Amino acid sequence: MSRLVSMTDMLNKALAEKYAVGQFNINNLEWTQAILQAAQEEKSPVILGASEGAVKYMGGFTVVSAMVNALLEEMDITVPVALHLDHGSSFDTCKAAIDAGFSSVMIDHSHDPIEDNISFTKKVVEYAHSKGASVEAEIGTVGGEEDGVVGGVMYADKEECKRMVDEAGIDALAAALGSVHGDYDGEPKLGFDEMKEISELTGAPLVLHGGSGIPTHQIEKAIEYGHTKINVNTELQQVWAKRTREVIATNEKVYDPRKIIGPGKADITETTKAKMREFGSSNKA
Ligand SMILES: O=C(O)C[C@@H](O)[C@H](O)C(=O)COP(=O)(O)O
Ligand SMILES: [Zn+2]
Repeated sequence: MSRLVSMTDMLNKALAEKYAVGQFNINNLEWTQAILQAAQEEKSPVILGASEGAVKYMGGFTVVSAMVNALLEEMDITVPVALHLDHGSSFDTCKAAIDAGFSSVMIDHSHDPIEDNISFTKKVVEYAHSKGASVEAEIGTVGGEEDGVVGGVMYADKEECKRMVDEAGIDALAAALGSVHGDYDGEPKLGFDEMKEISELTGAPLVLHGGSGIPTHQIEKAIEYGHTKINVNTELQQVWAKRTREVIATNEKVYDPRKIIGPGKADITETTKAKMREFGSSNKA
């Protein structure tokens, strides 16, 4: 039996107690081990995010689900863990993830007209909720790169956010307000006034995409204004890549893959733990 849980209770608790749960994106076995270790050591709930690209890289939904469930057993993980499809592109993809054991999905029809975005999302919500899984939807456009495609920022409209929450019955709302996937060009400029309005109008747990590289004072304000889930991918990739480059540069005889890709695991764990403390989710499991 799976020990995975949906995001619903996790995020509602975070909203009530004013902290955020990190979604840390996984890319392979080492990433998953490193993030689960961080969550257990910090006694923090955690969301493992897997994009469609990462799922394909790892061998498919059933492989990812089996790997995560096996690690929960082998590593004796007792904190709440959700396995979440990140930026799901269609009902079929979300269904495949849920059928394979994912406990949560994001359906991202944010590039479509609002009527379509709501109706596609509603269909996913009906299926997901019948299986006990949670659903995140997006309004507006997060800047930067999304699974290889680069785009600009478009702010979420507050009335569309309200409609999405009320009509589709989602569990979490990603309202794009200036955040960017990947590196920021200078200090991030988030729309805090709009954020406050959307949080008060919808009452929904908000999700911050592009969580890497945002200074602590902005993270704290985003949490104050209703953010309960913060997505982090780039920073973990950067600390791992830095360590791996050092390993190769300082030992030209190394060829054992475990000695090349293994050392960066500790950096992923430490960075994840620091994020959990910053987001206030440590000791909330
Ligand atoms: O890049 C991915 O595949 C995942 C991201 O889209 C994730 O949803 C996210 O928002 C993380 O942002 P980042 O920390 O700026 O990479
Ligand atoms: Zn994202």
